[in-house]
Amino acid sequence: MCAIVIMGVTGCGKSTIATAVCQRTGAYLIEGDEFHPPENVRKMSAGIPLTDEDRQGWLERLTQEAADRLTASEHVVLTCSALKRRYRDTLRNTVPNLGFVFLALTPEQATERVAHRTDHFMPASLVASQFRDLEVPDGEPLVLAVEAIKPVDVIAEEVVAWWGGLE
Ligand SMILES: Nc1ncnc2c1ncn2[C@@H]1O[C@H](COP(=O)(O)OP(=O)(O)O)[C@@H](O)[C@H]1O
Ligand SMILES: O=C(O)[C@H](O)[C@@H](O)[C@H](O)[C@H](O)COP(=O)(O)O
Repeated sequence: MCAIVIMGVTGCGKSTIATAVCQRTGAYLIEGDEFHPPENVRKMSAGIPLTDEDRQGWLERLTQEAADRLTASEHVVLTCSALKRRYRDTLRNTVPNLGFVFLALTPEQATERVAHRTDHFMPASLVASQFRDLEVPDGEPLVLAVEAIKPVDVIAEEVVAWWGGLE
């Protein structure tokens, strides 16, 4: 399995864990936030949740980027909230055997993290809508669920071991 997605609500640690996994594995990092069109970033910055329609083009661009990178036979780690089953299926349909690491935490924990982050457009007021949209990936194939409040190194090692075991 050459690609995994680090998924979950805003503030769960996607970028942090993906970076740590890439440092350990040499995998190529695709940062999902960088593929939002400016309108999406404007909406989120203004505290307006994205709709399915807002996310469609973003997911398509991300999926294409992952597929393109894999053509060069690189190992890829993708950060993407991938909150709903259908979003994950959009990714799976183009990237076969795609693994998902779900970083689980409570709304309170996510709010605390987002409120303290200074270098990001996402306001803490959007945490509630992220949890409303979240469909937990229970029972889906190739999913590792991890407690997002564990130390970064511990989570990263767990992910690397799980990923390595699948190949
Ligand atoms: N396992 C962790 N333990 C403690 N703090 C963390 C952990 N993972 C992430 N953080 C911190 O939480 C905040 C949100 O993490 P980030 O990686 O930006 O999340 P996301 O990409 O999912 O929005 C950052 O300030 C980050 O340093
Ligand atoms: O689908 C969405 O509503 C967005 O992708 C959202 O889930 C994502 O969380 C933001 O882009 C903020 O970025 P962070 O998750 O990195 O805070």
